[in-house]
Amino acid sequence: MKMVTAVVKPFKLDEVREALSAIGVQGVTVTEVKGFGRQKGHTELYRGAEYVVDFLPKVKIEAAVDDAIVDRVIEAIEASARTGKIGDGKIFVSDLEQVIRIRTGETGKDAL
Ligand SMILES: Nc1ncnc2c1ncn2[C@@H]1O[C@H](COP(=O)(O)OP(=O)(O)OP(=O)(O)O)[C@@H](O)[C@H]1O
Repeated sequence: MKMVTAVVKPFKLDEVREALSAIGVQGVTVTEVKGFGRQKGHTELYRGAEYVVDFLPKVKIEAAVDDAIVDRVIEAIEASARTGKIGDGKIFVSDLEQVIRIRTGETGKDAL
């Protein structure tokens, strides 16, 4: 299993969620975050206003997924979150050792 963590522009959240649902991702966790990438010190447009990049609002989407669909998950996030402008975000992929579904006690990919 992998934990896929994507940091994307907030207005792209709905599109990313729909793209993930369409390929069978069962659950996601979304957090409002702030961050910066390489454009530190430059400007970026957010909701029509230009910000000097300090910490910009982003959303972090975390999805625990089976290895079998991780490539599709990455492609779906890339395609749905991309605007082609700076600040489109990043996708981080890491190994996920275990998942436990609390209600049923299922573990591993059965618990996803
Ligand atoms: N190396 C990193 N480690 C942790 N979080 C990061 C890292 N790089 C980017 N992020 C997070 O992702 C968000 C979006 O990154 P951003 O798209 O601005 O990266 P970038 O490298 O500047 O790419 P781009 O050239 O497309 O703007 C940042 O606001 C930050 O929250």
